[in-house]
Amino acid sequence: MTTTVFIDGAAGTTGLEIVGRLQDRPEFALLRLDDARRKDSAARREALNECDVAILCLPDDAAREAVAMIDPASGTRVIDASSAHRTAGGWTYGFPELVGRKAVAGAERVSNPGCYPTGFLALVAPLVRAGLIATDWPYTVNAISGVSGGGNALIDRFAREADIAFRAYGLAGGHKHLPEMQRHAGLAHAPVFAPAVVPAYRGMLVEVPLNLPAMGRSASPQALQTALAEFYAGSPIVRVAGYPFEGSEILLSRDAAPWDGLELFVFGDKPSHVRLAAVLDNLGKGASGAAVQSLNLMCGLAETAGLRLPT
Ligand SMILES: NC(=O)C1=CN([C@@H]2O[C@H](COP(=O)(O)OP(=O)(O)OC[C@H]3O[C@@H](n4cnc5c(N)ncnc54)[C@H](OP(=O)(O)O)[C@@H]3O)[C@@H](O)[C@H]2O)C=CC1
Ligand SMILES: CC(=O)N[C@@H](CCC(=O)OP(=O)(O)O)C(=O)O
Repeated sequence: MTTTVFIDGAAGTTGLEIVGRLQDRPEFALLRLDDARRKDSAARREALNECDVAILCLPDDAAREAVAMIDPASGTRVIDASSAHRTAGGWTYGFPELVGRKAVAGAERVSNPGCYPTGFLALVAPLVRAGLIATDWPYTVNAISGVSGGGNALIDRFAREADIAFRAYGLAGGHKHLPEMQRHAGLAHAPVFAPAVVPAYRGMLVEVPLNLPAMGRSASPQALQTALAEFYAGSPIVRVAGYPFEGSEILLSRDAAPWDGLELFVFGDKPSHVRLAAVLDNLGKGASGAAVQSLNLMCGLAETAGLRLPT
């Protein structure tokens, strides 16, 4: 059976990468709107109600508007790549490794996780669930993204301002990813978040430094690595590096190829000095790859079908 998919926002950074992962797959037929009609409300409404699955790759307000255009009787299932519904009732958080593959497979409305929260939650949620780290601790998150993380607007800015080596942002606080990080890790406080952009097209490093005795915990860095490795055992997408880490310290490269995996690391030599780190492609497991993973599960297909993973 062929599933008809409409990508609303298919001309944008995330949308184009989803098109690239689906266009040669016979299980899917892509409903397309040409350039003249891609922002036309009537044309979008028709496509949103005609398709089997709508994938929204839009700014938050446009994503909310798209959901409102869908007649519940149409049977259209939705994957929303925006941050509009990530803590909303009635939506399944599209992180199959954390919420369960069955929950995503059976969902009508799936909210695709944010790029930074994907790294943060992959590290923190399993350790919180295991009781190895605290729920009531004020976590900090230091993170670096490639420019595509900010969509076309940021890609254009870096193209214009050739001298940017490191752009810190979110300096006033209140980043849109905080509620999602807090909610899905089950934390008492939103983390303190320090994001930055570097002049690479894609790629993301998310770090969570920990002082375990200060939070009343005593696990060794090795024990954290073992807990993460057990949690993700059998995942074809999430890999946990060995401890102690003996690989290269070059965690991101400037011209990385698209990649839908997620690699987790535990660094540090004692419980008072642990650095958890996640490396991913903001457009892969951080956006388009995750959307395709959820789409596969919703259609009863292998979760890695069409994903960019090393063979
Ligand atoms: N880039 C990333 O790494 C990630 C992005 N996301 C999320 O994905 C969503 C899309 O982001 P991204 O692809 O980066 O952004 P882009 O700006 O690159 O793309 C957004 C697309 O949506 C189109 N669009 C805007 N408003 C409307 C509308 N009313 N109707 C139809 N199309 C519209 C834009 O068209 P036009 O340019 O003509 O305005 C553009 O083609 C955002 O919500 C973002 O938060 C999630 C995770 C990671
Ligand atoms: C580099 C950069 O600007 N990144 C964006 C996050 C990516 C995004 O907009 O999408 P998601 O919220 O869906 O992950 C930001 O910090 O707002």
